[in-house]
Amino acid sequence: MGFGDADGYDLVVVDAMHKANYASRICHSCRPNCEAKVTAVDGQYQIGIYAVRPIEYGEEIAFDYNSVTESKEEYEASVCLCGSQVCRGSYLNLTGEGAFQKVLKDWHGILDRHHLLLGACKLNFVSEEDYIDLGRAGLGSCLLGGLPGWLIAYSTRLVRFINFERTKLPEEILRHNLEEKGKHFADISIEVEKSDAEVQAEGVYNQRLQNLALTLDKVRYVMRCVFGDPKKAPPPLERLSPEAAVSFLWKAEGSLVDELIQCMAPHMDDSMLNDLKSKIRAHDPSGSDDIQKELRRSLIWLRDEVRNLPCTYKCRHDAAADLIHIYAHTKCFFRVKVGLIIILFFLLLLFWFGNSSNLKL
Ligand SMILES: C[S@@+](CC[C@H](N)C(=O)[O-])C[C@H]1O[C@@H](n2cnc3c(N)ncnc32)[C@H](O)[C@@H]1O
Repeated sequence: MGFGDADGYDLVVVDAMHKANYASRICHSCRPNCEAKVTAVDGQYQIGIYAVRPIEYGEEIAFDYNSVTESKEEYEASVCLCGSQVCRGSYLNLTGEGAFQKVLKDWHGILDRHHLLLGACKLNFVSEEDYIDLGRAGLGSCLLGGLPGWLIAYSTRLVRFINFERTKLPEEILRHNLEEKGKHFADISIEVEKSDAEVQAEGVYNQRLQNLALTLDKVRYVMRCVFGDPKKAPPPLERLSPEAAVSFLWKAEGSLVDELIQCMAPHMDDSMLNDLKSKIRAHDPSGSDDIQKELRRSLIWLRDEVRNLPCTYKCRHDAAADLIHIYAHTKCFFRVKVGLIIILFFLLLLFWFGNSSNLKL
């Protein structure tokens, strides 16, 4: 059983190697008579085993492990002996790499991750609705207490994505499993496959939440080491003001334009370079009423100016122009606060890429 821990999290993971009771002897069944639920009793977390139907005297109690694996070998080695008519054949669920990651890849790419984190950092506030959504996902005060607002706000956004993924995943898994099994078996029951896909999606959902909980716990630890009080950890991302964006792109030492000139210098004669430099100075967007708009205009001008310069084998002005084009059409610039990069890495990498660490029963 897991015990409440003020520094811990609300999702309880028990490693029977270290702590166990009779519950660690309960087997999996694909048609279980029990289910495992985490509850808090007198402030202590417990994993309770609850009957889901009447149990005959002498009948073995069992629950659905609801665990997923991405490894075909592990899946095939986990031959299920529950003997029920609806046995899925393995006490683990196989979520092939494709199906497992599909919704994540399609809907929550690098841009969306940054968008969510940046939004949370800007807001740095948690609403009542946020706490309700977090609570529904099992993330409560034990896990969230003492964390800064931006991190809780970010977690809420991730939980909302996880909920969204939960609605999309069954059809993706079903499609993937039908394709895979179709290669080996002629007789496939769609109804059984559908219910398997539901169970697997539920396993992924639980796994994602576990990963989020574990990640938050680790992030809290890092924050405590760096800031003493995790609440004092400032938001790791900061949106650049138009003035700061001009400095970063156009004016400051090491800015985009500064580096561009330095790279071009060895490949251009002095008069051409000086001419370009003075034109760049004349296009400085700083004094404008609408700096953002003017910055874009100046970047587009620079793009065309650079694109028209003659390319050589070692000097691809056209490639530089393409890069400037991307900067010109970038809607939002933000800065990563250096001291927090490590925490950010924890947050982004451990949560999303550490998702193969299953709870093994
Ligand atoms: C938590 S233990 C369950 C108790 C274990 N059977 C025992 O006797 O101590 C989990 C392990 O039991 C085995 N197991 C549980 N359910 C099973 C099932 N339906 N079919 C085959 N093996 C199962 C697997 O080896 C699994 O890793």
